[in-house]
Amino acid sequence: MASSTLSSPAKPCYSAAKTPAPIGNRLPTQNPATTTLPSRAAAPRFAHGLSAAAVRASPSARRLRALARPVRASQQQPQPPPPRRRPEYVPNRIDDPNYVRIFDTTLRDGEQSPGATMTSAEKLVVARQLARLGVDIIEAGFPASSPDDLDAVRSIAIEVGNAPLGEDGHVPVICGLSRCNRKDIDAAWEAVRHARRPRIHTFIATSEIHMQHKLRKTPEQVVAIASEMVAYARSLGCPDVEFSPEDAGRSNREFLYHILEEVIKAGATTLNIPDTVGYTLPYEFGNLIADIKANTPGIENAIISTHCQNDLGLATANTLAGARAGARQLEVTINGIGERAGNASLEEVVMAIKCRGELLDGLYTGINSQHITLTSKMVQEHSGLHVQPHKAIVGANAFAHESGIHQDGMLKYKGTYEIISPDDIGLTRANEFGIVLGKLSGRHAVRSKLVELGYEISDKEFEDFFKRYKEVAEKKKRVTDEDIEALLSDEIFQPKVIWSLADVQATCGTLGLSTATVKLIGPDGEEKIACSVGTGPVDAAYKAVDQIIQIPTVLREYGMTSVTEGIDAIATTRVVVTGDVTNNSKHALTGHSFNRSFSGSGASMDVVVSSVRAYLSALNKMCSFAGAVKASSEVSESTRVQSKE
Ligand SMILES: CC(=O)SCCNC(=O)CCNC(=O)[C@H](O)C(C)(C)COP(=O)(O)OP(=O)(O)OC[C@H]1O[C@@H](n2cnc3c(N)ncnc32)[C@H](O)[C@@H]1OP(=O)(O)O
Ligand SMILES: CC(C)C(=O)C(=O)O
Ligand SMILES: [Mg+2]
Repeated sequence: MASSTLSSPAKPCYSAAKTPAPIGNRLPTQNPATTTLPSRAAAPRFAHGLSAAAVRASPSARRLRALARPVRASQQQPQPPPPRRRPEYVPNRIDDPNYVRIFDTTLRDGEQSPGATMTSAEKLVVARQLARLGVDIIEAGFPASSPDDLDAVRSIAIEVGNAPLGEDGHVPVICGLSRCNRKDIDAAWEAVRHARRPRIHTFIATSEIHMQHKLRKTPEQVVAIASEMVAYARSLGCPDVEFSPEDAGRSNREFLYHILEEVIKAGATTLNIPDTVGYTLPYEFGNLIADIKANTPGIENAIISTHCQNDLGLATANTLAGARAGARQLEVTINGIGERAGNASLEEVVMAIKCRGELLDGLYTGINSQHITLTSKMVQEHSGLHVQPHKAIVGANAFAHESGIHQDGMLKYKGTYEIISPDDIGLTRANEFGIVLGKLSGRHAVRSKLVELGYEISDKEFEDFFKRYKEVAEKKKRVTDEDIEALLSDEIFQPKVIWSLADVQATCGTLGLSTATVKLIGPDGEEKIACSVGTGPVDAAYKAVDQIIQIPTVLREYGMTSVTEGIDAIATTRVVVTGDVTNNSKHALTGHSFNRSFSGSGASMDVVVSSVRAYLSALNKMCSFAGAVKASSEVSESTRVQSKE
């Protein structure tokens, strides 16, 4: 087959830099909050009482949003370096010494994770996706383990093993696992032989502990079985046979050199070195691969492979150490699923090579990393094994930034806290900077969120808002856009404060009337407290407010919505009140006098607090209006008196 173009070349990641110069694939960027927006002095102010929607739709808000766009463009990722080609597939040889094959065993070792069994249809879907991802070899199952698995591997061999699904036209090798016995090898061959590039993978344990206690065989017997079975697999017509000395990590070195030499003679094309129980440390595993490379006769006629389990959490590190020491096939699984603590994860290994390839002797893979996110999600879905939020590369938090200092850094230059561009793994973030607002966010991030939502407020307003923001964020896990809008309306778009809420305490339940105590701060700065009973805690609180303010009021409308989901959602309340004749207005057309109504809104995670805020907001509007009416009638009265004189 002709060599094909890879879409995921080496060196795509953000490298460390002292200054934000164009390094790696990070471009220097600007801070939208400080560089492209109009100066704060020139920034438009919102008229009190305008609804948030009205403000957002205003020309100034639209202009701010438009201004934000070029900033985003300037933070876009630079073009990747020119693509490299995947070397033509020859089982026991790779023509480019820097190319490392990715052997995916999600459908075999991954499926050995407790509870991860997939149906044949699911395995086929995942296999297609692995082909799109660009893996070199798909280990599709263990055909002797059940007729179903044989069928699944056969379907994958027939379909995925013959169709160039990857963007570079590459068709993956389809592999089946077998013990070192004829029955297993026959089943594996029956399943994979339909593929354009079939491979049989056979294994037998070589550690003292396994040979003695599990196989109950002598080392000599194990060597004889291994070489006989490799030769048998080749004799079936399979040109590509992989051999694994199971538990190599705990096997005697000399014995390993010996058995590997024998299986090479018998026709093995790939020698996989499993750290079956995840026991080795990275330097040990690297030395193991280097020693095998240096001491196994005939090793130049085979590819050395790694297969690292994750019992000590070292699978990825061990795999990379193996690659550095000369392994040119790496066995991995999507999301690192696999027996017990799992296997080395494909996304970690591939992205480490992509990011740090130059420190790994210029290694590169044929993986199109832009399919990583989708593949990870698909495997989570079908295996039922969901990755933890902080899982490297594919965890929900892997590209999210919650603390203020990090968010500030991200806004100024993404390379400060990200070594990989999310685009590079096909991740589209709701927020371009990966900013998740929470209690650890600082002013830069919160202000930038306001700009993103179309709001530019004065420094004083922002400080008031930020205080409220922190109070809410203390109690909520995540502060959403809707929360921000609700807080903005509550904090910024309020009428002139005449009465403000200091405290409210309510009790309610089935045992009796609800009671509420309210403490307000009046126009003179004095605190006033009142208690009341009511049909519910809100009614009781409103009556307590009425006792303090003492202006005749009728509550016309009351509505509450929860703007976010969950028990810690913010509740927004909207009320409409009317007062007495002092609030009468004249209709502009008819001249008739009508009783004016005043609306108010409030937001809080506590429904009673939210309700009292809304009520006070409406009452403050009414008081301001009444004050204005009174002032204007006093002016006309004095004018009348003066003109009389
Ligand atoms: C490290 C790994 O990931 S190895 C792969 C693990 N995967 C699986 O086990 C796949 C699912 N397994 C199965 O479906 C079943 O175990 C089967 C079909 C493979 C075998 O089932 P059974 O024939 O009932 O045997 P069982 O699993 O109980 O025991 C394994 C036998 O294979 C032998 N055996 C184990 N490994 C090997 C090997 N690599 N080569 C030859 N024989 C082996 C054991 O010594 C034992 O033999 P014994 O019966 O003479 O004592
Ligand atoms: C079958 C072998 C390669 C294996 O999965 C292991 O040793 O972990
Ligand atoms: Mg394994």
